[in-house]
Amino acid sequence: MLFHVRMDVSLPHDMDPNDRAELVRAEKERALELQKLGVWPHLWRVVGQYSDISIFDVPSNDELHAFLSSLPLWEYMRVQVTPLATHPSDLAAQP
Ligand SMILES: O=C(O)CC1=CCC(=O)O1
Repeated sequence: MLFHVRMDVSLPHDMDPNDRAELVRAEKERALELQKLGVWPHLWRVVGQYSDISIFDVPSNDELHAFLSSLPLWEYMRVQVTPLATHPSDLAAQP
């Protein structure tokens, strides 16, 4: 199942810079891990915002939730999920 996921990150302004750097490092490590597993095939930055837009490819809603909530920045993100279905006019879906 494919999901469009938008993550808006909001870190506290008074967060210790070392704690912030460690969180961002750990987030990147986990993101690369999930990409290598094939469950996170696309990841883009939203221009001008501390936000990203991704495509996740996972078997179920529950597994998507487990992957998203495993992210180190989870408690600092607002996450919007849109489940995707095949469009009948998609060239790739033509017989
Ligand atoms: O920087 C972000 O948008 C949050 C994030 C998601 C994966 C990652 O490495 O950083």
